Amino acid sequence: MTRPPHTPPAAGAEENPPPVLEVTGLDVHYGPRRRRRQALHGVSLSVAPAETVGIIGETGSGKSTLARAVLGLVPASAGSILIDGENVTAHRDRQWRALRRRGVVQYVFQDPLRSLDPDLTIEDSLVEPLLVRGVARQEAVGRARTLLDRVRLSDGLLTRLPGELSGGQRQRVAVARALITEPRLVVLDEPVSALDSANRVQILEILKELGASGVALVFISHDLGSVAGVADRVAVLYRGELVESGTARDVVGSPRHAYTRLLVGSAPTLRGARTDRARRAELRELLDA
Ligand SMILES: Nc1ncnc2c1ncn2[C@@H]1O[C@H](COP(=O)(O)OP(=O)(O)OP(=O)(O)O)[C@@H](O)[C@H]1O
Repeated sequence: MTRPPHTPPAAGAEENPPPVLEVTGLDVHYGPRRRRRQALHGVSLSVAPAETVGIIGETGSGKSTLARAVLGLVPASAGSILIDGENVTAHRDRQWRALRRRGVVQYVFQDPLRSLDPDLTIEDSLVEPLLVRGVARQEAVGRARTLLDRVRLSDGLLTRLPGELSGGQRQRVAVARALITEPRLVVLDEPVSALDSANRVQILEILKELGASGVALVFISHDLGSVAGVADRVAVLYRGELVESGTARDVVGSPRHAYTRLLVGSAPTLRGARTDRARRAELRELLDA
């Protein structure tokens, strides 16, 4: 069922606002029929307005597949995806383009060069999503300056090309570009993995501020330490299945699934939560059994 966006709650309905993202029983497969391989098994996830949900899991657990499915880049083979109340599960390319043009959902990838055109100045990259919506250039540039300030960059960078910026600066521009359309939802796939620790901390601080400002964030990372400081809730993907989810405090403080215990025990940035090598081997054995 497709709900119109921002539907007011019915009389007597719960006061909780409807989720910005609602994924239910999602399966995704890759490959042609005979070599078909399942990457996601019945994943269900809901993200409320202004909520930051972290998705963690090791390499190959299906994190990027979940991001791609939410962005319409891989099709669902079962289940449903609702964005801001709109059922996008069976959207065709044309409908996805329309949804993206409205700027409801945006993304930031690990490599900012994937979201920034190397031949466009930072100013042109930032204003382009607004110009295609009919916003006047002067107003769009004003908004670009405000957003650069929000990601702690000087507007002196507006005339530069992405190749003239450091990796950390580029990623902050990518975050600013994702925000320029005032999206309801931003999906960030490993946004800090390629950065050095100083830049990582800065981006994590910026993400934390964003979460507080009202946009819903899905923050994907293999590093529980990065996610735990930013996310309100954490969901753990293991071999394509969501095996555990809860508040960041609960997942880190009292992980229930053996895989989560392993992740918490091996997270280099979670002080005091480290598990010794023998215990980690034991947990691995349990998972392989
Ligand atoms: N385009 C594709 N074609 C076939 N199989 C794929 C494709 N993309 C991913 N897979 C497979 O789907 C599974 C999940 O991959 P995915 O990239 O979603 O994992 P991930 O958790 O994001 O891993 P990483 O952290 O390494 O990016 C893996 O087994 C992977 O090999």
